[in-house]
Amino acid sequence: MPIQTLDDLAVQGTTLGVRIDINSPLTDSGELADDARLLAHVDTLSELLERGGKVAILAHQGRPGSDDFAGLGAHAERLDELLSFPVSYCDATFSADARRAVSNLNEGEAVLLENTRFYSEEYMEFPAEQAAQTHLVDRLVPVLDAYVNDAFAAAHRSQPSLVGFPTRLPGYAGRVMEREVDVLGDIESTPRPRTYVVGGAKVSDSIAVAKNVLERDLADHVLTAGVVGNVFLFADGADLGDASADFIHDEGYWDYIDDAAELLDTYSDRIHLPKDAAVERDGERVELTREEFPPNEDEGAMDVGDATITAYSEILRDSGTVILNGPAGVFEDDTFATGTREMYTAAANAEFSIVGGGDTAAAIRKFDLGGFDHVSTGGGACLRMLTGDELPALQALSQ
Ligand SMILES: Nc1ncnc2c1ncn2[C@@H]1O[C@H](COP(=O)(O)OP(=O)(O)OP(=O)(O)O)[C@@H](O)[C@H]1O
Ligand SMILES: O=C(O)[C@H](O)COP(=O)(O)O
Repeated sequence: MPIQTLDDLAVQGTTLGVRIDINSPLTDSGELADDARLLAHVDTLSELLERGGKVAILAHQGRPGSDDFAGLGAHAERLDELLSFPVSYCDATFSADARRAVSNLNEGEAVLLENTRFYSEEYMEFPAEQAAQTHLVDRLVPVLDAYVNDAFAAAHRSQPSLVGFPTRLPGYAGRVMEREVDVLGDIESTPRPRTYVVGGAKVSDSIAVAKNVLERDLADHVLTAGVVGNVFLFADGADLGDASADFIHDEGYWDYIDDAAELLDTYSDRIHLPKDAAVERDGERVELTREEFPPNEDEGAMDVGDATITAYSEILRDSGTVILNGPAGVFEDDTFATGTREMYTAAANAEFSIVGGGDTAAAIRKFDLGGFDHVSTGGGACLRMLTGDELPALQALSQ
């Protein structure tokens, strides 16, 4: 069944449960360090409120046990500033207090309910039917008329607030969800040549994406960079030095060297490897070509160098479509930001460009880059969608 959107929803006077993803970096004092994910949902929330909805917002922040596992008070305050409609905060998610806060909403008012993950069931994965019977869903359903899911960035999780409601209430995709599905679900019709950039540090995800898009003939080029590029270099027999080898071992990425080598055997004509690497020597950035490897013992390969940037930029600029995930180096450190900045600039000049990932979006903001056709709100969800996997939250909406 096709997914229903806000165009199919009669909003006026209805009470809506709206799941968004505002999981954000926090400062040490618990303030929001970045509000990009909140900004992304402004259109959906404003539209629902403008059209006379009473909006109960559901969202998570962090994971149990992590430093950024926190309440949503700061998020509510910021949403209240961003929207021209009042957004209050309720420090409960589905208790009698929470249900009262939802029932007391007037048209054009929103309440942000507390972090869904404060409740253990929300951090478990269930089939939709079972998720529909969890306490969160069971207790909120009586005070809601319909459910809107706008949380694309969490759509790869089969958690109650993401998959449980649509079996009990009419379910709709919000505008963020709709746009992400439109763009990422239609990769096959984007212009060629099509170039995938797999950078960053999610080695297993990136290798899975590379394998999938090469096997399905979706990729004309796969450019490897970041830690992923380093793994491919080792897989190709390059000696990137002890520091990078130790890092790759310590992070558990060495297990993927064989997979990378297998891909190189089969698709050497389409997989591109870094031609050089930047290391820190006596406090300075020094670039070594592959012929000059290995770096000294304590010198990690932290960025791609000029030779790689030149070769990759040419491919990127000539691409019909670029799909980019992950930075080319440790962009947070200005000494190693060049590769990411230059490659992203070239990617933005392709005919059609899609970028996804939390750190990727942070790099785009850091370098103040524009010109991308689609900046996905999702990291893991974006990758899952690009490999053609079904996202549980989308499946739940289409039942
Ligand atoms: N050569 C390198 N050595 C060590 N770390 C690196 C290197 N290149 C990139 N990184 C690190 O990789 C991290 C980002 O990788 P990640 O795969 O998480 O990006 P992302 O896909 O944009 O984000 P996410 O999937 O988490 O939303 C950054 O913290 C960056 O410093
Ligand atoms: O930041 C994300 O990728 C989403 O909010 C999902 O968060 P999770 O990986 O903790 O489920």
